[in-house]
Amino acid sequence: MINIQKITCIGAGYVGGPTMSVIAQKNPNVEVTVVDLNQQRIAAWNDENLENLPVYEPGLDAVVGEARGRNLFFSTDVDKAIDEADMIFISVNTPTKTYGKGKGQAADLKYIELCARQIATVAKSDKIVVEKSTLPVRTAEALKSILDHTGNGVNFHILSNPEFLAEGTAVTDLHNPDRVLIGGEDAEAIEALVQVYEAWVPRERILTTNLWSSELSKLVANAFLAQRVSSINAISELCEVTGANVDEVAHAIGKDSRIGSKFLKASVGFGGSCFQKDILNLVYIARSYHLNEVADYWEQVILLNDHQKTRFAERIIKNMYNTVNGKQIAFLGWAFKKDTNDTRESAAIYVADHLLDEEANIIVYDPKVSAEQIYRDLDYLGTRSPEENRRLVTVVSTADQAVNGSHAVAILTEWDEFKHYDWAKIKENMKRPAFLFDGRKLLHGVELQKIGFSYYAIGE
Ligand SMILES: NC(=O)C1=CN([C@@H]2O[C@H](COP(=O)(O)OP(=O)(O)OC[C@H]3O[C@@H](n4cnc5c(N)ncnc54)[C@H](O)[C@@H]3O)[C@@H](O)[C@H]2O)C=CC1
Ligand SMILES: O=C(O)[C@H]1O[C@H](OP(=O)(O)OP(=O)(O)OC[C@H]2O[C@@H](n3ccc(=O)[nH]c3=O)[C@H](O)[C@@H]2O)[C@H](O)[C@@H](O)[C@@H]1O
Repeated sequence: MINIQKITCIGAGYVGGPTMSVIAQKNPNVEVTVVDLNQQRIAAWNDENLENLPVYEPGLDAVVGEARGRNLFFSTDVDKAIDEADMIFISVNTPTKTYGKGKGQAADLKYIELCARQIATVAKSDKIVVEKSTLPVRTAEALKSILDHTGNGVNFHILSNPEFLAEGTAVTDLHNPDRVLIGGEDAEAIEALVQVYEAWVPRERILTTNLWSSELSKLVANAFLAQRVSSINAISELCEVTGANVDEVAHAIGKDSRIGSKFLKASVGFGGSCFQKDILNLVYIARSYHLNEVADYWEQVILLNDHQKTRFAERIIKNMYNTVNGKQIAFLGWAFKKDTNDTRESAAIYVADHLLDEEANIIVYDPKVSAEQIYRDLDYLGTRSPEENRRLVTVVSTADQAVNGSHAVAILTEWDEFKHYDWAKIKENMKRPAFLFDGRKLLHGVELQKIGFSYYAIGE
């Protein structure tokens, strides 16, 4: 039996940080070290003030507070951590390729390969290498090839252990997962990882499969989830023209236990670092095997999502008399969903970009996202100069500052606090007619109309 005493995780991001914190919390006898090349990120993980952790997740501060310094460590010394570990998780980013073959679709595996090469160079004793990052099916083959060609006599076992946590609920998802998935070929290595999870996850929820099923299941899980959002979003457009209400439709169909009620909330479009990236990757893989119908089918999930973001922006423009030039539009929310400071692929970025093309003035308030991040997101698109983005977009630290004097309010993220605002008072301080575009169908339309808002929600 392989007894795991030291775990290293390469990559201290949204997955590596929370996942390893919980593993350390639940396995006090295992020493867990999370390493990253990004010194600033590691410094933030080590910050005495737990409010400054680089990832905002409800409950994470308590977990880190319990384990850090006891058996949880954050460091930039990657070589030392590799050398000492029995088990190494690779949890680095795997973004969509922005160059060369597969540009715009395939996963960029350069960070994964760098990790494999570093492990191969540094390791002097046998290691279990765990793919935690989301990877194309059959990546373990490439990893194995790199690791096995070191010639230093070290044995490597590769496991696939994809992560299913969602941001904003990472700690509860990790504490109470629907399932943990472990793919591998070597029974002893699989059992070693099962034992780490068995410290808190019931055995029947730990699924073991072959490597390829595990790698592929992760892409498929995200594709199915995103497909549900695109399906209900497609119906939201139909609701808007027929007088049906998308929440009522979602409720009615969700009562069918074969369909289920979760993940049927219509929105301005899904965001986040993974749905789009993973579906694009799935599409790329299908096409590379010449499965064009399969590829087209899944690609439609992305096309519909792009359409949803575009049509939300266009609905704003159309209802504001076909021009937003010089008008002040308050954005409530910038994060891709509530309870996270993550803005990757957030619908807000694309809606803003569309409105800025029409010379709108946007004032953004998000409870957790910094002004620097918002400007970085817009600058990254490269649509206009950084100076122009700063001229047209203002970021403020209270909702009042955003809405006062605005022509319109647009809700982009479903933060709970927006539900509890005094909307009658907000309307008093806005220009007339006061427009409210609810991209999350978060508020009570009838009440807002009574207050006097011109209220438009996704799907009604
Ligand atoms: N964000 C999420 O909610 C989820 C993400 N995933 C997957 O997990 C993986 C990681 O995602 P995130 O944590 O969101 O990414 P992230 O970008 O937040 O973190 C990745 C970290 O890896 C570090 N890194 C890259 N190369 C390195 C190297 N050679 N040595 C040391 N550090 C290195 C980067 O500096 C960065 O801090 C991706 O494959 C993603 O698809 C899976 C489930 C959920
Ligand atoms: O691989 C990943 O990165 C993760 O991707 C998603 O998690 P995440 O992106 O953090 O958040 P979700 O709750 O899935 O939301 C994704 C997007 O869909 C939107 N959404 C979600 C649900 C819904 O009913 N409607 C809807 O518009 C959200 O607002 C958000 O923009 C999956 O839920 C996780 O299981 C997975 O591990």
